[in-house]
Amino acid sequence: MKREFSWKVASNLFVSFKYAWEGVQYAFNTQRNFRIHVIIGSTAIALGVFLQVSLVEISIITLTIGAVLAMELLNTAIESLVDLTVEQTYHQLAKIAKDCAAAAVLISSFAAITVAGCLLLPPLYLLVKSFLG
Ligand SMILES: Nc1ncnc2c1ncn2[C@@H]1O[C@H](COP(=O)(O)OP(=O)(O)OP(=O)(O)O)[C@@H](O)[C@H]1O
Repeated sequence: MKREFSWKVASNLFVSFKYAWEGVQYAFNTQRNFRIHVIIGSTAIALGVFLQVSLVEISIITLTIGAVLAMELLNTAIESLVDLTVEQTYHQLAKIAKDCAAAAVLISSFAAITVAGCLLLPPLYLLVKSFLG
């Protein structure tokens, strides 16, 4: 269906993917928190592989990290929309939108840290214990 109000509509799936990747690149280049989450998330998955946790556990960790990164991207999208709408003027609703978007990132981060801690700390503890004799 043609969307009349869009300046441009992606012509096919490949073009849609290209624009989505541009979104990831924008977030990575401009959002420090997004970069931090990419680094922590990659480290957690690498640690899971190193500790040989099960594939189901790796999947759960990956899912929670994916949720955090997706929340970061939505947070960036909402920030941009708010700035587009109110520019540099103060508005109580702009504050609510930005604060709630940031809170979504925070809550998903806490959940991801809890999941990674529950799944990675016990095998890490056993590994360290076996090293120390
Ligand atoms: N136009 C506005 N009106 C009211 N409050 C605003 C407005 N713009 C920003 N704020 C307040 O300032 C805070 C920081 O705004 P900013 O645009 O840096 O978002 P942020 O969530 O901190 O960004 P980031 O996720 O990149 O750290 C917001 O959470 C909000 O409380």
